[in-house]
Amino acid sequence: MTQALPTPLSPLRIGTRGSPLALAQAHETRDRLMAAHGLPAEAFEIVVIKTTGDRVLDRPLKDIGGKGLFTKEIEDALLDGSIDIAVHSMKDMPVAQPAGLALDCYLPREDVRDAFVSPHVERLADLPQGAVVGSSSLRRRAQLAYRRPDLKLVEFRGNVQTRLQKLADGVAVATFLAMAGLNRLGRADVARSAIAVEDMLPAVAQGAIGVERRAGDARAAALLAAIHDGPTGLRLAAERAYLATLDGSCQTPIAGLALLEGDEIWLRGEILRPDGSEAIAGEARGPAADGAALGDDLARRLLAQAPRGFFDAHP
Ligand SMILES: NCc1[nH]cc(CCC(=O)O)c1CC(=O)O
Repeated sequence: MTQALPTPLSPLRIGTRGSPLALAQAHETRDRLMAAHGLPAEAFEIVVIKTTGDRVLDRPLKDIGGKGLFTKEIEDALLDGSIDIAVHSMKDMPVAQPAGLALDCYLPREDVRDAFVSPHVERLADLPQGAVVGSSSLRRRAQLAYRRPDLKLVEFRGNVQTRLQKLADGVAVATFLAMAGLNRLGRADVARSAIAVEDMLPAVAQGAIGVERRAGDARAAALLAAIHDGPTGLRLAAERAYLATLDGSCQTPIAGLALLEGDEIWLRGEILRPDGSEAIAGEARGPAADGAALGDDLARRLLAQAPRGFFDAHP
């Protein structure tokens, strides 16, 4: 590497949200950079940044609206130079980055599945008729309403501890979280079972961490190139192109998952009416190098089947 490595006097500043999951992801990124470059922990500084999504805790995220609820303030800090790299849950990342920023480093992807969390019920399929389940995720709510119209859905937000308390208080008999987050928090025990992707197709990019930087920062680019996971990058290229063509925002229930099979990519997608009254699913296969075209093509095929106003029917 031709650029000077970070040192305790000139550390690489890692920007992150302050939630326990975000901090775990920032530490994983730092640890991978330390190992890849033989650097001490003191060559890095973790800088916690509060985002709109962290500030507003009393309303469902979909009511706050807008893209980048968890990312804007962090990207602003990259652009103004107060941090050097930013660690993001790719599930929360808008499909396009602001001018001047680059996003081309992905850590190896975690478990992509959703976790079924319940004190008494073992699996999603075991939920009794009419059971009350908690979720504030538009995608999970629409998928549940579509497959299990008998269930009663209540809003559920908050960290793992808050949600477990709500379940203990009997507010709902089950809730849903990403397996990836639980695993990264060392709380795999919270998942009663993992839901097969055939039963609940995950959100685009679920389980993936991306590391963003200034486009012109050669030191950060060289440091990050060493920890980039190629297969995750290929899968996300397909999934994010699919999302971009669907114009996905927090307002639309969209699921999508790409798997690599040798040199081939297998992309599955599902879009739903917000009230779960209708779902349109499809898949695509092709060379992994053409993932972006594959994602765009699948999105167009799904959209072509969607009647006008498909995304408008709010429950
Ligand atoms: N929208 C919040 C969010 N963003 C990323 C994760 C989990 C970790 C991941 O998918 O990488 C979560 C929480 C959840 O869905 O349980």
